Amino acid sequence: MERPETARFEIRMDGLGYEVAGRPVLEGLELRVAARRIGVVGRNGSGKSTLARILAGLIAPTSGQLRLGGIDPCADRRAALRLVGILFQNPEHQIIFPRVGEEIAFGLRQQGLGKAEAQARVAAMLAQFDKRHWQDAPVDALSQGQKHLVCMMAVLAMRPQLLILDEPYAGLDIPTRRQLGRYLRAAAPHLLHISHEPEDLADCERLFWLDRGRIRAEGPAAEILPVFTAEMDRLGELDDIADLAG
Ligand SMILES: Nc1ncnc2c1ncn2[C@@H]1O[C@H](COP(=O)(O)OP(=O)(O)OP(=O)(O)O)[C@@H](O)[C@H]1O
Repeated sequence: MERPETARFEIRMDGLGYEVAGRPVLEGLELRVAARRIGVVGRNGSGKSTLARILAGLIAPTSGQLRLGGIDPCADRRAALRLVGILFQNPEHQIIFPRVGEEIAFGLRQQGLGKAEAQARVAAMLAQFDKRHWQDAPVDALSQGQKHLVCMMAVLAMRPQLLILDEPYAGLDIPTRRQLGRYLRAAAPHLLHISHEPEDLADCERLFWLDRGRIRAEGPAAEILPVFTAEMDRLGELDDIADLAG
């Protein structure tokens, strides 16, 4: 029998919402998507990172339901660790261990791999990126771009079905951004990329525009991005910064 996650992998949200202290951050999200490349675009504070955390099973929605390949990632943490990987904007929010090898091994051990198997997978991942010498290197001594690479290796080693990119290119120079971007695009069967940069999302098959916690529009990137960009240009001309007040 086919395991649920190897069947057609659908992200499904039914009335999904998230509230903090009575204030809605996400509201009534209805979504069905099985595309290989999915984009989420939205302004600062529109709820993108909150959505990423819910998808990765790190926080639970306060209303409605989420299913990834039929699984609730918050209720079934073991399945979530097997299915979903996430890369954050800031590697400092991701890295826990002082040395590169330990950091990459951690997720694998969480997935239930034995010590030897995890070590072999770490060695293979370091070798793939020509970084065998990083095994015992202190993470603190690495540059920001190198820390991003450590996070990427850690998440790729876990072989997720769905890889969530929560603006992981912020603060990277153009070549690093493009090089990591190329790897990441081919890294998992399904990629959900969150960004406020239209350029990052141009080749998404399905794009969701998140606006103040709601889906404002959805469709092919070629259709949604020009409308989003025009709206961002329009807002940029205004002097009102009340949206940043929180
Ligand atoms: N735990 C929390 N406590 C208080 N407010 C929160 C919490 N989580 C999210 N919020 C608020 O919800 C809103 C959406 O935040 P979120 O980080 O999801 O937005 P975002 O679209 O990722 O923003 P950015 O592009 O700036 O990273 C913000 O106003 C934020 O302050």
